[in-house]
Amino acid sequence: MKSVAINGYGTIGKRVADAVAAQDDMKVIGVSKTRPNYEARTAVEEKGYDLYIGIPERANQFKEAGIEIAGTVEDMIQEADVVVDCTPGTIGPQNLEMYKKAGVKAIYQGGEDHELTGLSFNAISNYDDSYGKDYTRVVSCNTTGLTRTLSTIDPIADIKKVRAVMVRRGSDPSEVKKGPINSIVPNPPKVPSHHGPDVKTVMEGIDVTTMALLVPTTLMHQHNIMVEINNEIETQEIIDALEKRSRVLVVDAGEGLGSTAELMEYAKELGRNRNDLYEIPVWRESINVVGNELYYMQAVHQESDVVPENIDAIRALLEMESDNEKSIAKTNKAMGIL
Ligand SMILES: NC(=O)C1=CN([C@@H]2O[C@H](COP(=O)(O)OP(=O)(O)OC[C@H]3O[C@@H](n4cnc5c(N)ncnc54)[C@H](OP(=O)(O)O)[C@@H]3O)[C@@H](O)[C@H]2O)C=CC1
Ligand SMILES: O=C(OP(=O)(O)O)[C@H](O)COP(=O)(O)O
Repeated sequence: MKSVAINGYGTIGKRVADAVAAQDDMKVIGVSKTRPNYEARTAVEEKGYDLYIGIPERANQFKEAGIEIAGTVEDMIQEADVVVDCTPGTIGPQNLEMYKKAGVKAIYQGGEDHELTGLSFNAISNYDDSYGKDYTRVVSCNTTGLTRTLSTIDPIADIKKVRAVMVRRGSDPSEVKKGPINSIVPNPPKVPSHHGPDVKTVMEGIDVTTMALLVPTTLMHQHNIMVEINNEIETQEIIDALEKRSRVLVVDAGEGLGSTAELMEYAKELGRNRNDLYEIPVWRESINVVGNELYYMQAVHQESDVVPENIDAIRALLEMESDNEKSIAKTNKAMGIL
């Protein structure tokens, strides 16, 4: 049973903590917060996690709020086999020295640059690269979505190049201070966005360029993907491959799943923890091979698609399972992923 510390208990961290707790070969030894808010209270009182604080000077604030703390983040990582760093991108790099000093392995998130660890992770495309390593980075939610479908398509279609337009949600549902609320914002205004270069960190040699827009929605991201392929292939073969791939869902717009709103409603029907949709839904009607070009559209539940990837990254770093498909299957089973 491996011991996992979760540094940063926000959108991603709290989901990773619950996903770790759902596995039978690893356990949560602590989670961290800097503010004594409702998330800190529920972590302790509802979930039963030991809570550590990222800013030791704030111990009194937690005491005054009546929220029990077990120590500081430095204390937490002493006991850990691996830390999953889910702090905001600005904090992650300064934590690396602390992890090195403590001799603990660490997994970062996609808000960090690839250069921080020199290694990035996706369970389907490059699990082996992180096997036994000290540090890796699970690529961002959009990059994970692109990589899952492209690495399923590449073996049968032989991808020549990819061009994709990413429609990014303006903020997560709980974020009250972010927008846009009435505009479409090229984000970043330069091309490419970070997603294309990021896919290259987990799919060696792929030619992929992306551009991205922010829109006023909080539910999901959405991708419009154009792929030039070398192999002659039928649309149905692409559909069959995507249907076989776990963590990818071919969905029918015609069955009432034609929007991100309906997809999120579907996740509620599935009865998932926090109504999460870990799989990448691809609209069946959008999948179309025309000559040497493949087109498709997909969505990404930004709050949850990277969560199972973090579990597989833990197994890779700690050499708990050498076969990526076995780790994926184990994670999926524990989390009820299709
Ligand atoms: N949200 C998303 O859609 C996705 C995010 N990511 C990436 O995941 C990472 C985390 O993002 P997200 O979960 O959204 O961020 P959140 O802001 O939701 O959560 C960040 C957490 O880090 C804690 N924290 C802040 N400062 C410190 C510190 N100095 N020491 C320890 N903990 C600290 C916060 O605690 P407190 O609130 O108490 O200050 C909070 O619990 C980023 O790299 C992001 O890019 C990846 C995929 C999707
Ligand atoms: O990883 C994400 O998006 P990304 O893949 O576009 O970087 C998350 O949705 C975080 O995005 P944010 O940087 O807008 O909070």
